[in-house]
Amino acid sequence: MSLVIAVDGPAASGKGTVARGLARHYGLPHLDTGKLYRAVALSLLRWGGDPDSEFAALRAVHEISGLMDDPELKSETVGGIASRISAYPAVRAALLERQREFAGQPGGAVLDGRDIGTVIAPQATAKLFVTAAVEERAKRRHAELTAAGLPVHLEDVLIDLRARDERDSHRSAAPLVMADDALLLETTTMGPDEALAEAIRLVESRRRS
Ligand SMILES: Nc1ncnc2c1ncn2[C@@H]1O[C@H](COP(=O)(O)OP(=O)(O)OP(=O)(O)O)[C@@H](O)[C@H]1O
Ligand SMILES: Nc1ccn([C@@H]2O[C@H](COP(=O)(O)O)[C@@H](O)[C@H]2O)c(=O)n1
Repeated sequence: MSLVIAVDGPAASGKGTVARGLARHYGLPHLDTGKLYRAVALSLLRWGGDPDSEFAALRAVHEISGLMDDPELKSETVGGIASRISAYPAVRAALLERQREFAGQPGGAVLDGRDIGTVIAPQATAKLFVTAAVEERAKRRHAELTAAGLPVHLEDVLIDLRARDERDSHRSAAPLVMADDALLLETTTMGPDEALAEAIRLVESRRRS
């Protein structure tokens, strides 16, 4: 039987870590959909396109092959532009089908992002909304960037995450909202292992119901 797991939540909440752990646990393929938007942003940045132009961003969608594993995808600059261009309906529409196809694979899949439970896979078996206090998320992202050799100030990361939360939650196209039938996973005081164990418990509760 097919098992589709939708994992949504704000930036640096740990949803990717949870989603990868669930994919390993259930032997399912995983898609980090944020990478698609980051790849569009990186393509735009390298080509010198204007992030304020929906037309330019749409052009960049067609230039993302080869960028999906680029180390620069992780940078806060790219994340910030991704959050701006992801508000364009034309960009979202152009990326929709490949995400739906991934979710529709025989056997199922795990996808993480902002609109998986609401738009991409509203039929998902289990939907998790992973979150944590913004200060904790900033600490996690700061540690991650520093370890990756991309030094940043903690205060700047905090400002950036707040701006991204605001944009992602208040845009009109597929805003970040918890789906009505999603289960909340609040990880502020949980480590990655505890968060994954709780995620598995929540998925199992949905599979039984
Ligand atoms: N429960 C946790 N406790 C501490 N650190 C965590 C936890 N979960 C994830 N992390 C770490 O926090 C950082 C961000 O996690 P992750 O990439 O999973 O978040 P995300 O929500 O997918 O981020 P983004 O939306 O920006 O892609 C990573 O360095 C990860 O190892
Ligand atoms: N389903 C999604 C996934 C991501 N976005 C936007 O991309 C930005 C970067 O995503 P990360 O998960 O890698 O941080 C994010 O801020 C969103 O604006 C999206 O709109 N929908």
